This record gives sequence, C-alpha cells and structure tokens, in this order.
Amino acid sequence: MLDIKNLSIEFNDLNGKVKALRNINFHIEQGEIVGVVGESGSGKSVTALSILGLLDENAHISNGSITYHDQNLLEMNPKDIQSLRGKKIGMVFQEPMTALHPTMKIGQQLMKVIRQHKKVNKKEADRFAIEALKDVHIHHPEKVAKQYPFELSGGMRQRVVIALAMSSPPELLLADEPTTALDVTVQSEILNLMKELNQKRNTSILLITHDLGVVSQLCDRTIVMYAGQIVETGLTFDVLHSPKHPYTKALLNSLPDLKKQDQPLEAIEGEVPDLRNPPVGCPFNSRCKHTMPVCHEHDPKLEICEGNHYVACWLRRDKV
Ligand SMILES: Nc1ncnc2c1ncn2[C@@H]1O[C@H](COP(=O)(O)OP(=O)(O)OP(=O)(O)O)[C@@H](O)[C@H]1O
Repeated sequence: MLDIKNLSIEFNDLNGKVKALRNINFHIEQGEIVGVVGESGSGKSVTALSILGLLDENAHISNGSITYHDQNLLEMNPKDIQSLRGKKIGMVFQEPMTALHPTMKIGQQLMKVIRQHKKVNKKEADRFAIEALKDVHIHHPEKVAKQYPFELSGGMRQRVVIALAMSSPPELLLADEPTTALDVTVQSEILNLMKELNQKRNTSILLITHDLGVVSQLCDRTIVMYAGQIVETGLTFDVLHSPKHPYTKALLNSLPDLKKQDQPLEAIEGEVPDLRNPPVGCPFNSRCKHTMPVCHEHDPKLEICEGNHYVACWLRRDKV
C-alpha cells in the first residue's frame, strides 16, 4: 500500500545541512502494524511527516519516492495531498491538544470532520459523532460530546483524537508517540484500542515510538532507525528476540529488567552522530564495541540475514 524507496531528506539550517534521512527503504501492507523505533533524532518523525507532506519549509527531499497506491506522494500537488491527509491517511500525535480545537466542544469537532467526509445532515452527523466516541470506548458519549477538550483527561483526549482520525475512515494511520504523554495503564488501553481498530477495520498503522515495550505489544514488523538510516528490520518477534545489529542489541540491553534489580542499567556509551557531518562508514561506528576497519570506510547496506529479517552491519557480511 505504501512503499518508500531511497528516501533522503535534508534540512537547511543556519549551521549547515542536517542529513535527517539517508536512503530509507520500507513498505507497509494493508492491515499491517509497523513500528519505527530509535533514539531521539534518528529520523522517526521526519519519516512520518514526509508521508503526510508536512515537512518544515527548510526541508529538501534530495532523493527517493513515497508511493501510495501507485501515486508518488512527492509529486502530488499540495491540494491533493491535503485531501488525502485526514481522508485516507490519518494521524495521531503525542500531544492530543495539538489536534483538538481548544474552544470547540468535542461533538462539534467530530461533526465537522464527519461532514467533510460524508454527505449527512446535522442530525445524522451528531449520531455518527456519538458512534465514533462509542467506537473508542468513551463512556457516556452524549455527555463527553458536550464537553470541551480541557475538561477531559489526557487519555480521554487521545481517544477523541483517534475517533477524529478514524472517522473518515483512513486506510493508514500514522501514530507518532501516541502514548508517550500518558501513564502506563492508560497507555495500554490506547494501544489495545489501536489494535482493535486495526483488526476491525483493517487499518494499517505506522507507529513511531522510542519504547520497545510498545512495539512488542502492538507491531507485526519493526524498523530500527539510527542517525537517519534503517539499521535493522524484520518481524517484531525476530527483531526483539534475535536482534542482529549491535545498536538494536544495545537498545534492548538498556531496558530495565525487574529480574536484574541489583544491576545498574546499561547505557549506550557515546553520542548520536552530528547529522550535519555524519560519519564515514557505518553510522554506529563510534559507539559500537565490534568495529572493524571496514566499518569506518564503507556504509553497510541493509541486507537480508534470514527470512524477512534485514540488517545493515559489516559483521553480517563478508565482502564490501
Ligand atoms: N526543521 C528542521 N530543521 C533542522 N533540522 C531538523 C528539522 N526538523 C528535524 N530536524 C532534524 O532532523 C533529525 C531527525 O529528527 P526527527 O524529529 O525525525 O527525530 P526523531 O527520531 O523523531 O526524534 P524524537 O524521538 O526526539 O522525536 C534531527 O537531527 C532533527 O534535529
């Protein structure tokens, strides 16, 4: 359904060119949930924003294509992209208030969106709005429809945002850290809700998170990003239980483990490279414990290691 090929994006800022994405390749099938994980600044949000045509003005797409049902989104005019956005491709961001009108009642906001997509009168739109709130398991939907966003909890607001995003209904939902601002129990409810919507409506989801626990709970496939590149991807089970890239292994080792309470947490030593001046060779070479000379000379390509599991690491290859 969505196919990203050789995507490279730079930002021009006062201090130079930030090479935010370098040669990204991945796809999403209908009904799939794909997770994108990686440290802060690895390029997760830029990837989502590029699909939505919402990159900042200083962005320059230097290479690649984003094909959605045979159409290259990068060649579409802004009006067509805008109509795709919200209709076929929905979005949910970390902070629900950014997606909600602060001085408009929840019911009115839903009705407005519903009437943009369906030819219905006010009374029918009101009925659809209540249904949409029920679909995201909001109790007393009639009461909530008459409330303003500030009257709701963070979890309730995020449910409303999901109801808004699903009301078109979209084929693809882009969710950028949708549960990061919520406490753990609410987080789990929102993830279950997204899974339910995916199963009921066959909506594909691209879930961006820095939380490997979230990925393991929800995603069919996982993409691991580091410094603007994909370093590992495969079925979530394979990536989390049989990681191949030293960065993925280090990420997993840095997770708290209740069974190892007496041991200090393992941090990944060193710093993420400066994307204005990315290192020659593997992007992880300055922090990797297994570097070889080739890692400082050539950038390893993402290559199949077993089944549908891909990794970009010289340890897995025997020739340049
Ligand atoms: N408008 C911009 N101008 C300059 N650099 C930018 C701009 N937008 C993003 N970047 C840079 O692009 C890189 C990737 O950013 P991105 O927001 O995608 O990271 P991320 O993985 O989503 O991180 P986080 O988890 O913190 O949101 C970062 O180095 C960021 O500073």
